[in-house]
Amino acid sequence: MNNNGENKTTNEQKYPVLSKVNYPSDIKQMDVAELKQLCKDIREYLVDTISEIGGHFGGGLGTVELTVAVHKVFNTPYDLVVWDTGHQAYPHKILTGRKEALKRIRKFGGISGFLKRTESEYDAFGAGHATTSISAALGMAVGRDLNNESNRKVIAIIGDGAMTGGMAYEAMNNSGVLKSDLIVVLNDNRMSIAPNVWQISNYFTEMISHPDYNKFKAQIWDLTGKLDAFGDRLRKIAARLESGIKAVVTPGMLFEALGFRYFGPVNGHNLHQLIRIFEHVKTLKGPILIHAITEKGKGYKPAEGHIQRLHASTPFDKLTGKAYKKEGAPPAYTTIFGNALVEIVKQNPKVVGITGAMPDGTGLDILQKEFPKNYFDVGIAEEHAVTFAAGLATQGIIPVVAIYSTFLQRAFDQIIHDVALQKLHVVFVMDRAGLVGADGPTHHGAFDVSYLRFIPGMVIMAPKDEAELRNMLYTAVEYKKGPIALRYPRGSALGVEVKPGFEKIEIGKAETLKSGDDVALLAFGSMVNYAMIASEKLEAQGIHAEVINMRFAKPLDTNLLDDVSTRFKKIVTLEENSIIGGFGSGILEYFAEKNYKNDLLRIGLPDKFVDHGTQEELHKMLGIDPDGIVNQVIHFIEIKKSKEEVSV
Ligand SMILES: Cc1ncc(C[n+]2csc(CCOP(=O)(O)OP(=O)(O)O)c2C)c(N)n1
Ligand SMILES: CC(=O)[C@@H](O)[C@H](O)COP(=O)(O)O
Ligand SMILES: [Mg+2]
Repeated sequence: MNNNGENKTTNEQKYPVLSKVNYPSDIKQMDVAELKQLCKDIREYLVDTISEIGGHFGGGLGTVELTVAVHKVFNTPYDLVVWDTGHQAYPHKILTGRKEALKRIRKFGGISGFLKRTESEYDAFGAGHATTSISAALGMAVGRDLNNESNRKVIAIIGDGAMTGGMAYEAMNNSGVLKSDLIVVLNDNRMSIAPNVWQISNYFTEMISHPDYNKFKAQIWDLTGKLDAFGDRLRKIAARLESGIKAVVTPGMLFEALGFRYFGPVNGHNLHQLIRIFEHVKTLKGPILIHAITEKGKGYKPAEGHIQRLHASTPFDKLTGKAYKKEGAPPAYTTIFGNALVEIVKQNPKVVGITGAMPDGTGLDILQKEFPKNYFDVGIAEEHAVTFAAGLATQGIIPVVAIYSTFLQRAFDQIIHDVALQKLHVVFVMDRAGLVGADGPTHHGAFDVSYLRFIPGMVIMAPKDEAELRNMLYTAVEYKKGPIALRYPRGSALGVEVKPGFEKIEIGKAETLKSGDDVALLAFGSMVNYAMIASEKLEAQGIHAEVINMRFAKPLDTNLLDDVSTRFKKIVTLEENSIIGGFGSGILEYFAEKNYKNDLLRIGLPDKFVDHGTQEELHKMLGIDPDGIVNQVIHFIEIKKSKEEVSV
């Protein structure tokens, strides 16, 4: 692209300043006017690129000035910048050698949608899950101190949504105690993916709109500015005055109490002010918090008017901001779940839904609209969500905790200690179970069967299609004996007929979908459909595979397994979870306990982190799409056959 004269000219016209910028070193000498044009160019480039390929979007539009100011003032990558979550760091990628690569962000073989240490030396810390930045940055700051590199700055940039997670407060508390030099930038756009549920936001609003505060602030800033000209002594007096007043009334009192020096609120789109404040805090000691007020989706009208500020999107029309629709696709599992829950709540008002800041992602937005009192968004606080649910369960409420498989990892101990140990009836609904596609390894739901399976009393189900999903949800809500979980993948369901009403499924009961006598395919959840397709293909090659929809990873249908073990020498397990500790491992353990001597092949996710790409590309790459399954099964049968022949 850059070698092409015509495109180069177009780029220079379209993005006059950005076309000259590839690395932070290119902006060091620029004045504010030029940097402002750079910000305009970055926004334009983001809209042009992401409207074509899709990706995270609104957050990045809001961090453009912050990113430019940080790279202008700080000496990156020597100074360490830690972005929380990472979806808002596209401008950072553009300024750190990945401008062209942005055109393949989140694509198979392209750059990651999040920060990744192996991708760039400018990515000081990898993430994808929220609320990691202050802890990681504090660790870096303390590491720097231990290494005696006192001139290295550490900056964490965290969104207000991420500030609803408890770890932010654990980290701030610890920062206050350790007193290492650390700069935290709070990027406050009052938005998570949905409007943020951060109580502290209300406190800010109250404080900031207090007339006394505004009077004080105007006077202090005015005074501090004037005193700049008079050197150190007067500036120190002003600083003392400032902290005196802060002790009386400022929005930052909360942070000050945790040991941070608070600056703000500042306009996070005012480059001049940001650069000035970063230059200033660079010289200060101890934990600093800069409170920047920004707008998610800033500068792109359709995003500014959008309910979620276009947090993320599939490719969209640049003029309207409307995503291009895939015509004729069956509804997503998420929607099936959301609607089914509403039907269940209609029948039983004791059922409630809980989300950790993902109302739309989980489908609970449907419940929110229909039954707002039965709906709880607790913020990005999965640990709290689970223990909150445990508390509700003690009172006879039936909580349905809808959390993506990957984010439920956050609440591991809460599931064991607060729910399972007390046999509390909490329903865990894990959307995005299996490979999620473009978000990659931070977001793949690769481990939930493994991390839930060994918990005593836990029931784990996975539906083969949307009709079964509805019945499993109903079964889970009616179960009452303790924790029960169901998982299903990201994306469209299969488009099967969905009958009105619900049917209970017997706990631990599998169903045989197709008979065969050469090999048994024991499939779990999303892999049932693939197993059926693979079995047809095997049939065409003269191999008769029996296909069983196992439905439960725990408890296993042991009667069926006993029968299968007698009828088949070769048995294949299929799941979209790590084969380590997953559903197949459960069967392996059962066969070992029973001393069954069948040959078992476990097909599933490998014991490694899987990169990003479409779900189809990743399935193919791993050999777990129907063709891959056919190959694996044939290979398995052949190997076993030839071994048998040798031993005969
Ligand atoms: C532990 C965890 N839970 C949920 C999410 C899903 N998620 C991604 S971004 C986001 C909102 C983040 O809001 P904020 O930090 O304010 O950033 P903004 O998008 O507003 O810039 C959420 C809930 C996540 N990444 N990590
Ligand atoms: C950054 C983040 O964690 C979310 O924005 C996530 O990318 C959403 O993924 P879904 O599109 O699967 O809801
Ligand atoms: Mg936000």
